[in-house]
Amino acid sequence: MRNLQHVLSRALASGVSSAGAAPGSALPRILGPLAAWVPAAHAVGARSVSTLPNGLPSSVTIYEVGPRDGLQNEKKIIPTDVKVAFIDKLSGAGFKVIEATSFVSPKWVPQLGDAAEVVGRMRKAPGVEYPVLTPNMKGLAGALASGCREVAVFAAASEAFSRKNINCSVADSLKRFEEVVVAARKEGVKVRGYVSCAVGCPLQGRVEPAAAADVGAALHHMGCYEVSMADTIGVGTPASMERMLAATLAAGVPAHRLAVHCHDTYGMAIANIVASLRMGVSVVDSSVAGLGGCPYARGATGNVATEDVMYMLDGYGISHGLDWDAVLDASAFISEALGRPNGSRAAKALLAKRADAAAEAAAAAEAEAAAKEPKAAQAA
Ligand SMILES: CC(C)(COP(=O)([O-])OP(=O)([O-])OC[C@H]1O[C@@H](n2cnc3c(N)ncnc32)[C@H](O)[C@@H]1OP(=O)([O-])[O-])[C@@H](O)C(=O)NCCC(=O)NCCSC(=O)C[C@@](C)(O)CC(=O)[O-]
Repeated sequence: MRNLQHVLSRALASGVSSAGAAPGSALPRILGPLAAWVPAAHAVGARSVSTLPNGLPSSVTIYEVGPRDGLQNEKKIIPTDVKVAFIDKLSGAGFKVIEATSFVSPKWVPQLGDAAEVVGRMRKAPGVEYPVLTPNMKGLAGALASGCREVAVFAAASEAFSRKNINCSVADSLKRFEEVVVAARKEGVKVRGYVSCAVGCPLQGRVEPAAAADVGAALHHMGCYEVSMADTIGVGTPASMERMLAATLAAGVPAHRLAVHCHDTYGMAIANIVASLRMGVSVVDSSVAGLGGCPYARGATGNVATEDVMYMLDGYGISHGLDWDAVLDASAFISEALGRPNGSRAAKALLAKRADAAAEAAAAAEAEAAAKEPKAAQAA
């Protein structure tokens, strides 16, 4: 597939188009639908993403889900103050999008029962969007009353997961979401769509690429500005992600309208993201400190850690616009507040380095002060 993409990229880059092809040529017909696979320059909302010589996007938007996906499964109720402080720290780190909370039933997710308070108290930094999850019209009403300007609906590619998570069939959920999307857009509010269990389900097992693609296409066509394909329990591999994304692209969702949402249960998340970037995706969901999990899958780990994604992007020279120090501060803060080790390997390594550098600087400052002391005493 990568070779095919490369050939198509070159063909498109060298100007093969419906205008430039020989009369009667089959190329435009063939290239038209396949062009969606090609990571050539494309628009993401208002911004345009160009491509590096290696076929990867030159910049990636990290969609931070820590305050919502990361915290929704915590056993202990996290104080609202901690949630607000966490979001405020993230707001200063350069994120363009921070998913803040969910307006879902507190009977189903008690951990986020303080959604209105969180949204009311958090700092809204200019240029940052703070989407919230809304499973139905009641959720949308709460979000709008709190002043939210972006919401997200979440369907599943698995029937069993849909019933367990939102208490209705996939078809019924899509009807419900369409109502939410129409009403939100009428208010000028952007709606994102999620497809959970896009490559595997904790209850049903294997999920066919076509099932994920159909739900993704339904969300796209009902007006979601972006559809995030989620490996909810982290069972995907680059091969299964590629198959799922190829099916979704073929179903009519263009690459610039797609995001990926990977959990890291089997340690494949970074590889899965790289595979997705190669297919033209340039929006990646992640959670600072690798927060999160899935209540329906024993042993499932959190979202891919934002810091691990940043480290990978830096390695490729792909810009992400985030401030490492500020992200590490937020990461250390929330790990300490939750009383658990940091779930990001990159953050662990970099925080240890930072602590060593701080200790060295403190020791050097102490030595310098001690060296000055006798002179000061002599002078006196
Ligand atoms: C969809 C429902 C509401 C259906 O739940 P239901 O029980 O079928 O709904 P209902 O309409 O019968 O309402 C039951 C009660 O909840 C109330 N209620 C109803 N809706 C709301 C609301 N919006 N806000 C506040 N309250 C609400 C409603 O008023 C009623 O209260 P009562 O009359 O009993 O006092 C429920 O199943 C639910 O809230 N589910 C949310 C589950 C959830 O948040 N899961 C995690 C997010 S999805 C996810 O993590 C995947 C994702 C996105 O991260 C990607 C990935 O990794 O895969």
